[in-house]
Amino acid sequence: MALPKIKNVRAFTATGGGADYHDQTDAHWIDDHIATPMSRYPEYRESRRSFGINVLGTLVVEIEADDGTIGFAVTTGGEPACYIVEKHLARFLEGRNPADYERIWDQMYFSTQYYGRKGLVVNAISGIDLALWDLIGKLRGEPVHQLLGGPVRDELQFYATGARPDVAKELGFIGGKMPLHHGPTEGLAGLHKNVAMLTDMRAKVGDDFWLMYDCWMALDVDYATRLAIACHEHGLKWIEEAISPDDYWGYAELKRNVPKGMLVTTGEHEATRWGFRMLLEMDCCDIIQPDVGWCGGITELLKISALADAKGKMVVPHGSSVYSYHFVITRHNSPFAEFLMMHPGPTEVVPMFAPQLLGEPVPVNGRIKASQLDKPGFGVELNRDIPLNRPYAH
Ligand SMILES: C[C@H](O)[C@H](O)CC(=O)C(=O)O
Ligand SMILES: [Mg+2]
Repeated sequence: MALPKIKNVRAFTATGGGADYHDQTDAHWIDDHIATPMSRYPEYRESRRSFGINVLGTLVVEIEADDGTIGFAVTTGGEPACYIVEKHLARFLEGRNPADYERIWDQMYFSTQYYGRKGLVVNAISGIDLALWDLIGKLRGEPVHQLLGGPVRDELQFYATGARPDVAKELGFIGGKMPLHHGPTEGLAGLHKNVAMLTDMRAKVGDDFWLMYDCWMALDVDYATRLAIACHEHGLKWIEEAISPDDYWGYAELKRNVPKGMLVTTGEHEATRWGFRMLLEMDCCDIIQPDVGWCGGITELLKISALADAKGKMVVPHGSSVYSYHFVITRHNSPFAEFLMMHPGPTEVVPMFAPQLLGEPVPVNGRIKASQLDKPGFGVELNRDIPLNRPYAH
């Protein structure tokens, strides 16, 4: 059945909500002395907002078809991404069949290759791609997971990311991933504090609950190796994003160095099949963690995931709520998912994209049933009560 053509692409910024790359309050766990590559400068150590983690903020993309149906998506990229969407990328969609997502993706990527390839530009491409899949689902009356081949299991199981894995355990999650607080410039004392935090949490959750450390690119291979060895006896399941995403050689070395049984994970700041091919072929990690809103969208995640599957590696996407859930439920090599705890405590489960999304499912007892995703597109609506700003038009 021919679908109505794409009439218009629009890009907006929105304030409020979001995660670590957005404005959060001082009391939020997600901005509390988390180790980062900028921690080497004492003046940028206490808060990630101090070095500008929140400067971009939200990008909302809407794609309207000739019959008035609107697909939309939310990711990060803010005003600069709006410019790229409106002034450059919209031309590859308007007047086209929304189901031609392969050609649209290819044209968006190769027309921006000279200034893009990763980061902001691929965020913008991802936002469009997700909005396109939402539109196709809405036009066909099918959930995105059905367009991807349908669920391979009845429910999603989640681990929780946040500062309170003990609470996550009570809430039914299968594990808890904590932010690392101290980087190499805080010396041996900082290393001991990192290990002590894990020891303390292990005492609270018992032996059988997964505990992981998210290092947000803050370490070097030597420090990460020492941390991994020191944390092994306290049952650290994986060490995440320990070093710079550009240091494929360092990741390969770290993977050789960590104690047997401990996993090395990374990829939330990697993009496209070519970036992930580097991680996979250089044997950098055990689990890749693409963010579907940053890696190129669903169209690209399909390719990344197939590469990983052929290598026997798991794909456990970074956060991103419904945009990940519709994918994870369709893939055997994505056996569980991440839930980013956006409650400041974090002592409660709250929707990750509130207040932007309406109808966003959240884990209950650490699970979401496949049937909860059975709505057209990604199954959520844009909250029209929040102010949307369209800085550029074309
Ligand atoms: C906790 C991490 O520093 C970051 O805010 C989130 C992240 O990397 C993840 O969920 O993974
Ligand atoms: Mg992470």
